[in-house]
Amino acid sequence: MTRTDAAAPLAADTRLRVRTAAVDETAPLVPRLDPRRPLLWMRRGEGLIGLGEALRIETRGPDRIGDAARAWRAVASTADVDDRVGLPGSGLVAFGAIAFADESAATSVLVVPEIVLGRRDGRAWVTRIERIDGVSADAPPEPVELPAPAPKRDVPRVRFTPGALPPEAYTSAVAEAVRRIDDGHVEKVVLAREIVGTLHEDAGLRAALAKLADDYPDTWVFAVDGLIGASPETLVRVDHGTVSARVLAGTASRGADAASDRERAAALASSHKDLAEHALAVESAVATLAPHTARLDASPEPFTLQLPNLWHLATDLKGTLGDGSSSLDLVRAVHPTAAVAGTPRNVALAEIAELEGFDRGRYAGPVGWVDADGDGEWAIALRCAQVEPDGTVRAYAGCGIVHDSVPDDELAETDMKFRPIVEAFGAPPPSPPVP
Ligand SMILES: C=C(O[C@@H]1C=C(C(=O)O)C=C[C@H]1O)C(=O)O
Repeated sequence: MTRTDAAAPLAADTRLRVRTAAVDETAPLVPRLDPRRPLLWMRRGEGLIGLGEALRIETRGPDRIGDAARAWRAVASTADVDDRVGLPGSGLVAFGAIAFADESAATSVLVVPEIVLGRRDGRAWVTRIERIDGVSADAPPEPVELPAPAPKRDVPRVRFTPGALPPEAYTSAVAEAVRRIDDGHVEKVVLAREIVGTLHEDAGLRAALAKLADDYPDTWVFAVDGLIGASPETLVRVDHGTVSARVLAGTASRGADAASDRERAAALASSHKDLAEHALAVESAVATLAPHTARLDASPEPFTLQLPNLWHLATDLKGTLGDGSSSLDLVRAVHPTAAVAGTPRNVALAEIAELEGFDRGRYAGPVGWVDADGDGEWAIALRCAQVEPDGTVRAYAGCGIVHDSVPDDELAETDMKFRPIVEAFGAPPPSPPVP
């Protein structure tokens, strides 16, 4: 395993040999994850798992994404790649998780596994990645042996208690944000809070990820360097010159029966508060992507996206790349969107630092993967937790605060957003909402 960061560039002889071949594999991906250091990117049963670690790039500071993009370009440009599959995610890939804030103490990482097992459009492949620094590239690659799927087991039990910004402090921070919005300082600020627990069991992460994937199949279920979650929000995807994204902002609870559920979705779709909050998030994504795209279209009206725990207002963006940017270059351009920071961006970031007062780590940062050509899929790390090596689990959830925000409603919304993670760690589902 190699660690590198922008201050210490990769050794000149760091070279990767990458071999991808199709395999006949139909078993689910999650049971093959490394329970201690899972690497996962999955939606609707398809995606990538990574085993082992061939190379790690670590960056930090204001240009952590640019530094990672440059280091990745250098690694990719010297790699010896033989990819017999040619699907998104085959060939050389790195899994990435990036800190939210410039001043965060959390490292941003790109991790290149030794083995990738991938599945897409019903096809499966295995990629073997080896370091051949100073070694003859003619030496035969080592054969790949996939670990046997682990039997299903119960999710680990983690008891969460309030962490940074406990409920009363959170509602006060929301009230203060509304005052500052009314003063005209800022239009929208996204404020989050933290809950903390301890994971005692070693194999628990695989079971927690299996539950996230079972319960939230339409989200991006991810695990990168201890950051695990199930995000519904696609920050940006690049695939052979096409660009897409899904912007979310505006949230409502699910109803207890079909009629009240429909009513809540309809109320969300016509709520001035949520539509205003949503429009700011779409504007920020469009404005930051547009300079890099030849064309960029947004779905004309926001639509309501149904998730098991809530409704969101959603807008899909689709376009074509105009300047040869990699997915990491686009991540650098769009992060942080108004969906997780606010408007104007820099004022909102200063308000977050002051009113939240804790380090978000990689929560609300980009998480995803990038390939040798720069193509990749990145989500915003939401509905997630960072699991530290000592078993500490920190989960985060936040809400966009605008002029009409009501502190207790926003607190209730964070509880809905914590649900995927607290249930993946063994909490019983909440009682159904009152119709
Ligand atoms: C900030 C979070 O979610 C974001 C905020 C939303 C909102 O305020 O309505 C909706 C989706 C996300 O863009 C979170 O889940 O922690």
